[in-house]
Amino acid sequence: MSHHDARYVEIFNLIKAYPNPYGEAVRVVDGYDLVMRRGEFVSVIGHSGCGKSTVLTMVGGLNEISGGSIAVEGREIDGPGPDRAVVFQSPCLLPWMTAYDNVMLGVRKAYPHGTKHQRREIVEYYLNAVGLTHSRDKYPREMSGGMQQRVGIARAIALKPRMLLLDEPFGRLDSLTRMGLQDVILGILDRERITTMMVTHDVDEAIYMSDRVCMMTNGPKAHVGQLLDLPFERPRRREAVLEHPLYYDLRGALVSFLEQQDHRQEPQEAAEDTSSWDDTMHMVEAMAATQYTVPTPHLALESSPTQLVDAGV
Ligand SMILES: Nc1ncnc2c1ncn2[C@@H]1O[C@H](COP(=O)(O)OP(=O)(O)OP(=O)(O)O)[C@@H](O)[C@H]1O
Repeated sequence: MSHHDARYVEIFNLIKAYPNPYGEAVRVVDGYDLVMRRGEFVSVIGHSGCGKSTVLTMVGGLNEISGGSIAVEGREIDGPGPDRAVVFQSPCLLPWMTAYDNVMLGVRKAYPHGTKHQRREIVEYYLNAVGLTHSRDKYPREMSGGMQQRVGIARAIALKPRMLLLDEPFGRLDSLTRMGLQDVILGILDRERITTMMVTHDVDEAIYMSDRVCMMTNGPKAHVGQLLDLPFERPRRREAVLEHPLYYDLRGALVSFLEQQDHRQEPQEAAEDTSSWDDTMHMVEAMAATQYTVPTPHLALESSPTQLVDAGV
């Protein structure tokens, strides 16, 4: 493996500061470091509001960084680009276009010089990869949430990105659809070897899909708390992972990290000056004006970590 492949993605001392209700910059993410090798799949897990999406959108170039650096294949990123495809919880399809045309959008971008025939073949290839060959002429409103997400995934992969960035891509889906789509993505990645970063709340999903899990500390000033290596072979088989002798130890390590974060002393930030009534009112007005969401780093995980086990898989 060349030096570039071993350090394909380099995130160094990444910082993101958002303004608080007083207009002061508060570091939500501070000192986030991560190196990914080419083709690696890293899941980012942590409590709600710790800054997972913030990190992912910064890697996607959709969210400006406040400090530090992100480099892909030795080049520092500067804004969004087709080399980093992002899939969000909701797929953002164009409602007046069929599944086929939505995927064609990606293909046109990735293969500007391809012939019509070549492009058509590529769209068909990716629709087939996500199991939508027979729904190619459906409009988003005619498709279920899971089908729409498949189109979103096909469009993202059709861009031939260096990196795939997944922000809770299965968050809105029932657990069976979710498992089906996990396998769709893993199947594509086995063929394409795209370096992938995925934000998830689901411990079992992280273990099943990833090569490593990056556990983030609670914010503010969130960073990488621990990294967990997963020993499972690829292609992955769900039963083999669940029956692996280390599965419950690895799962236990993730859950206990998250529990530790629950009990961690909350850092004293910004909340010191609210003793007088005027200041409190000032804060309430500022919050109303900016629609500021109060950080909620100590909320419990949104989805049950035992989801896959409960589903009897
Ligand atoms: N544009 C913004 N302006 C101010 N604060 C923000 C903004 N975007 C996010 N935040 C705050 O930054 C923190 C991190 O948000 P982020 O969405 O990255 O967390 P997350 O870990 O992805 O959360 P979740 O798991 O709930 O999706 C939160 O406290 C959030 O309120």
